[in-house]
Amino acid sequence: MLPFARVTIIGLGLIGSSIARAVREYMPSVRITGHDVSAEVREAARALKLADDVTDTAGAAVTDADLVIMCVPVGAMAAVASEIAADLPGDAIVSDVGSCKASVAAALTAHLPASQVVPAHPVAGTEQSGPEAGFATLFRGRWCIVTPLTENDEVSVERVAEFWRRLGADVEQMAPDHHDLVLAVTSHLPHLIAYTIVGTADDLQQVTQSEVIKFSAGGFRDFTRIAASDPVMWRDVFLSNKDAVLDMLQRFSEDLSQLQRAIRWGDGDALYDRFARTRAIRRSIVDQGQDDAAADFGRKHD
Ligand SMILES: NC(=O)c1ccc[n+]([C@@H]2O[C@H](COP(=O)([O-])OP(=O)(O)OC[C@H]3O[C@@H](n4cnc5c(N)ncnc54)[C@H](O)[C@@H]3O)[C@@H](O)[C@H]2O)c1
Ligand SMILES: O=C(O)C(=O)C[C@]1(C(=O)O)C=C[C@@H](O)C=C1
Repeated sequence: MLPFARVTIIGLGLIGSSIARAVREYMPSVRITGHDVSAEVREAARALKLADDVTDTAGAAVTDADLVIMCVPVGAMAAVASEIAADLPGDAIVSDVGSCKASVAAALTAHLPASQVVPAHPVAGTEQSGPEAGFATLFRGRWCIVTPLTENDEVSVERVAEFWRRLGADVEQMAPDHHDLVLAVTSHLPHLIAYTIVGTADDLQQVTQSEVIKFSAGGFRDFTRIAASDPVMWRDVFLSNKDAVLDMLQRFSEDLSQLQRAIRWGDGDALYDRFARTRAIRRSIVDQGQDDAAADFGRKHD
């Protein structure tokens, strides 16, 4: 049996439109309703036939939903929750896809105290945004971390987990705070580093007259992809997951200082040991079949 019959998606950008496409593909009998605050996005969503119905207000989108998924930037979750509160059916489950969980869970439960709020985070994405950027296979073979709250009943959590399994994701459960700490190092810090290094190189470009960009090879190009990610989304992630990110940034700065010291004092053994350790980590990830480039190619071409 399908976990939900009527799904409402609020925020029809990269993630919301990918969910809509995936629901169409893998659960075709489910009725999809969509809403986005942007009239331009709503028009695009209608043209792309992402949903059975695209409404002009958030309230109108939820009136007969049995699952509502918030796919807006994490800083907009509270505003959307307050907009839908009066129209949300009492038995509808509310979930979200935000990149950090503790602050979003607090915002959603504050505005929707009578509802089952079951937060989740598909650990899958790209540097693109908007309704045209989504694709149905985005979640296939990727983790979706469900972060249940103490007030959740088991059936609601299982229905949300089953929804993500149907979209092709592997589901794991974690406490919201633990999720935020893990993702601070595996996702948030890498983005902060990419934003920094590309900005630094661009500043340098004023001095070297375009050589930085012109001669940038593999490593720097990879950073530019990450640094092209959506500025609103990432501004909100860093403001919402402040403590965990600052904690990880402190550790990172200490490790960077150690490498700086090794370079200054010619300590080749320290450099070699660190690089050998990280090479082994990458190889073990590839051995486990988690090489993103290969996986992304597979998903987009099947
Ligand atoms: N991009 C990724 O790689 C990725 C991966 C996993 C999770 N996420 C999370 O998914 C969420 C959406 O990210 P995205 O990449 O789809 O962004 P996006 O910019 O592509 O889409 C967000 C959409 O939300 C709409 N929106 C903003 N405020 C709104 C409001 N008040 N009411 C209704 N609609 C509103 C915007 O108009 C936009 O269309 C974020 O919370 C992000 O943290 C992103
Ligand atoms: O592949 C990318 O472009 C991503 O940045 C995806 C990525 C990640 O860091 O892994 C980004 C943010 C999300 O919350 C989940 C996934």
